[in-house]
Amino acid sequence: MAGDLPKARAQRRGGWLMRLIANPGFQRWASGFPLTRGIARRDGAEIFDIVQGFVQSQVLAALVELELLRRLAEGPQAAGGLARWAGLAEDRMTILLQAGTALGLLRRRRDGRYGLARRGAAILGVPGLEAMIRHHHAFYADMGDPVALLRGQGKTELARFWPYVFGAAAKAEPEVARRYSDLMAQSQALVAQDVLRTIAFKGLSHVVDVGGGSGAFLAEIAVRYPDLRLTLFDLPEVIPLARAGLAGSGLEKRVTLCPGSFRTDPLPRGADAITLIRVLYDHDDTTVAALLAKVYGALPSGGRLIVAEPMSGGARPERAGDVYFAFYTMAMGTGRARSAARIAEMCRAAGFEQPGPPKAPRPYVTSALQFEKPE
Ligand SMILES: CC(C)=CCC/C(C)=C/CC/C(C)=C/C=C/C(C)=C/C=C/C=C(C)/C=C/C=C(C)/C=C/C=C(C)/C=C/CC(C)(C)O
Ligand SMILES: C[S@@+](CC[C@H](N)C(=O)[O-])C[C@H]1O[C@@H](n2cnc3c(N)ncnc32)[C@H](O)[C@@H]1O
Repeated sequence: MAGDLPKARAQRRGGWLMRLIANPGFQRWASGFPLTRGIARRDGAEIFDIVQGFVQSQVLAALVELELLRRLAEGPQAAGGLARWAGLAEDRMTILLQAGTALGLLRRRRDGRYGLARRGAAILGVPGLEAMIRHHHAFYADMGDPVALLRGQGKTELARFWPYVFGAAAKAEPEVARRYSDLMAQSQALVAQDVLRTIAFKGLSHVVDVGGGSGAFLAEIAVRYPDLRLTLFDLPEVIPLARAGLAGSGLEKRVTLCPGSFRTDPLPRGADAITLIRVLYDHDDTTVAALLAKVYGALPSGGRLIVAEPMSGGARPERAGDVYFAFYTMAMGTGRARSAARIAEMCRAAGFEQPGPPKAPRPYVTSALQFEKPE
């Protein structure tokens, strides 16, 4: 109780300060006073960046959609030539190129031609990133009315998107299904890199990847750990994608493909580690609790569970997990971005112990957690 007094005083002081900062007269004064001017300008610029965030990402979408980054990778070009190539008026193309330059993706040369800047070039090298940016049209439509999204009003585009890709489109439009399952596979390569950088699979003999998709994660593990036995478990309709993904990699015999649903079927036994890569955040708490209990049952004592996906910062919200992935999973309507603490709590409830802290070299790609079934 005594500790509550300073807290209440701090809260009152905080409230008073925030009211002062929200006062236009104070803002005018602070923007001119030498000791506060810098903070006021920085805050203004950062607020403006949040205000215009959607325009920035749509500029990037146009650069990708028009394949301008790829075109400029061949060398610097003049706005006129690019405009003719893309079928735009030259003045509009110049606006786009200037915007790309202002965002640090392009570089304007002294002779007035435009080329790639380092970050523009880096985008081309990130597996699946252009496809990811293209597929944002569905997410963008859902973010068009964020309050309706928060209220859960109406069917969202993203709720239709993935089930359509792996369901109806797989039969009616195999090209659409292939393009987006490629997207998942390509983006999985980044996730696999970060998991392998942070978690050692040394000493393990058999890993089962539950919800392993097209097998890109197991393919990465296979290269680093040539003696490891590997099993991929996923829905029956996804297994052909995994078979196609592994075809020609020389891993067809090494990876056992196991069709089934973790909702209704038993998980493969005999592994000393089970991985759940970008699986939990697709599902609600009830499904996750049941899945974790199944994983626990399938592992021997001392067996390991590895969970990797983008996570909320929990008590310390962070941009990737608490903005992008929180709204993405909300728009999908089936899951949620959880914090490492929440996932750990759910794993402990299933019986696991958590030997190590979460690892996240790039939280916008993934965070990784490791748990152990007690001896
Ligand atoms: C040699 C000299 C002189 C200089 C060199 C200078 C130098 C060191 C330059 C370094 C340049 C460099 C190598 C840069 C590298 C940049 C990289 C690797 C950037 C990576 C960026 C990755 C991003 C932005 C990833 C974004 C991922 C997203 C948006 C993923 C979304 C995933 C979704 C929506 C998943 C959905 C799945 C579902 C359906 C929810 O289950
Ligand atoms: C977001 S994807 C992740 C795929 C892969 N692990 C990755 O990181 O790219 C989720 C995966 O879980 C699989 N999945 C969803 N529900 C499942 C279920 N009931 N049983 C087995 N797998 C399931 C999906 O088919 C999909 O491959």
